[in-house]
Amino acid sequence: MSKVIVTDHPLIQHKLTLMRDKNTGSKDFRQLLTEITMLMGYEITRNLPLEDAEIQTPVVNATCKVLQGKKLGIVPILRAGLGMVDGLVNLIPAAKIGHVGLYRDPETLQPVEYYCKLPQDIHEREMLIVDPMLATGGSAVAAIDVLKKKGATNIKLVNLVAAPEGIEEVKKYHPDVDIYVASIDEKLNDHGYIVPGLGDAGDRLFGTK
Ligand SMILES: O=P(O)(O)OC[C@H]1O[C@H](OP(=O)(O)OP(=O)(O)O)[C@H](O)[C@@H]1O
Ligand SMILES: O=c1cc[nH]c(=O)[nH]1
Ligand SMILES: [Mg+2]
Repeated sequence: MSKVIVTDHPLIQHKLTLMRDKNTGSKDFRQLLTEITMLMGYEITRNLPLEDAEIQTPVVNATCKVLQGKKLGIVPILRAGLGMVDGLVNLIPAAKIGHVGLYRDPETLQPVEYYCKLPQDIHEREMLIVDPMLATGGSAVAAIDVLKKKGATNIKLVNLVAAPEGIEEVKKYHPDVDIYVASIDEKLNDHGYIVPGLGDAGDRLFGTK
């Protein structure tokens, strides 16, 4: 069954509150999302495998730890997921970046796919799907479906804010996928928006309506 890891460090909670505030403009919203994603990255990468390396410090020869060089991939769900790429790439500069384009039909709330470009060696990589909002879960389930069809077997989902309904949907269809989230909010409203949430993440990131 999917594990749900809530990364609720005080710095993350403080920055998320600033993002939720409707008076926060696009420039600060983008910056805060990058900062929070970096902080979440600390937890997401906690179990990366290490190996020994022989080095010389200025004092002695020493056996120290380095990353084994596990292959990672980052896949933002367009558009809003783009806001979570820089924070992770700052930590994992060698990661490959794929893109899955999905928008949620405002009437049916069903995800509509319009773009897909993924690393060819996706089956060898740990793939991190990023999207600030997990609402009904339809977009996340569809994105995971796409990656699995292309051969991915090791997938984590990274969201900023999730509704309980979205978490249940991912667990139901993809119980092998762990979910990292900064906050589990109260519920969805009648229009499928997360409450209290932060509004439309894509519009706030990019300054569109
Ligand atoms: O869990 P769901 O109910 O599927 O909703 C979540 C999706 O909705 C938002 O994208 P949106 O459709 O607004 O597209 P955008 O990123 O282009 O704004 C958000 O970024 C998620 O991808
Ligand atoms: O609250 C929500 C739900 C879906 N998409 C968003 O951007 N915000
Ligand atoms: Mg949007």
